[in-house]
Amino acid sequence: MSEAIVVENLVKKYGDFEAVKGVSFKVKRGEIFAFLGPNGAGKTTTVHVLTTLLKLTSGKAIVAGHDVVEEPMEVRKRIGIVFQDSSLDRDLTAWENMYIHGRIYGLKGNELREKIERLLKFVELWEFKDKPVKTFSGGMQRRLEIARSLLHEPEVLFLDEPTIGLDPQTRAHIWDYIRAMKEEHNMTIFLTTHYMDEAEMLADRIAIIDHGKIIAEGTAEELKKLVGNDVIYLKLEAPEELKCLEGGFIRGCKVLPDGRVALEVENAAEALPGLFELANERGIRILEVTYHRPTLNDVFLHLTGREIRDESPENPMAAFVRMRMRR
Ligand SMILES: Nc1ncnc2c1ncn2[C@@H]1O[C@H](COP(=O)(O)OP(=O)(O)OP(=O)(O)O)[C@@H](O)[C@H]1O
Repeated sequence: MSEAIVVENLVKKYGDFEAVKGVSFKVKRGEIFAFLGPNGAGKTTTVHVLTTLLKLTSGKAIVAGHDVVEEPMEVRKRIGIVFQDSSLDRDLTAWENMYIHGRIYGLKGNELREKIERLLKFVELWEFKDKPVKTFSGGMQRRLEIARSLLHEPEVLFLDEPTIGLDPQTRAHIWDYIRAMKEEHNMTIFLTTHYMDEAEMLADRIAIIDHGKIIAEGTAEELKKLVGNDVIYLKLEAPEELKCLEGGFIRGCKVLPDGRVALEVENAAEALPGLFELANERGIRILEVTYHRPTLNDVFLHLTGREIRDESPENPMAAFVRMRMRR
């Protein structure tokens, strides 16, 4: 089977409240698939259903070839999970956390020791293996959780907000590990995030979720196409000569109140050389060029009329406060 996850019409209610309202999607083997949405959209609830921690209300979910309701143990053997909140034992060392997890999954002896060494080296924690987890930074803990989740070589790895509250440098490190897991082990990765850059940098495909529903799905490029074209802004010496710039690749143009000319093109980077050539031929002097490509934030805004972000990695304090409040 080429699909690692198949979800059909999944509904999850908490009492009368429908947190997930009939979502359907498929994730191919070896793919990184991101659930992108604001807080409270239903991302964690979906992960908990797919990892058999919560029972679905209706619908169907197959993970690694097994039904989450009918064969939860088969699913559990084949998946790894990194939760939003740490599930490490803070009083134990990194090595001990790994060892206990490995034993739970039936690993032992040299095989287990070798795996622990390889994985702790993979996340660059080998030199800290004998230190208690309570002395680790947030980023080190997240790296240890990733290493731990890989011990039993899962087919599908679930990462719930893998970089929430981490500084930009640590986030970039974690993105590298996630890419390496896909490339070196052809692992299927399902991640949730409310960071648009994270979805864009990592995911082969993205489902945007809002109020328990998937409102759009596709590659980052496909999603951005929903918003429209790239826009190039030009400051010309003589803006009235704008009409001279209506070349074949220009899909629309207008003069902005500040005098700049806004040109719509399919791909700004590709259009720029042609644009300079055209201006040169017509003797038009371009004083300044900037361009804007639609972002996933523009896509969310376009679809919902709201901004996705309530916090950014540049403002980790907001994330920290939210994590504390969840406890
Ligand atoms: N145990 C629960 N009982 C009642 N309502 C819940 C419960 N857990 C979550 N909810 C509600 O379900 C909705 C979806 O929550 P969920 O945690 O899945 O969202 P999310 O997209 O993962 O956001 P976050 O990243 O903040 O967790 C929210 O409105 C939340 O308040």
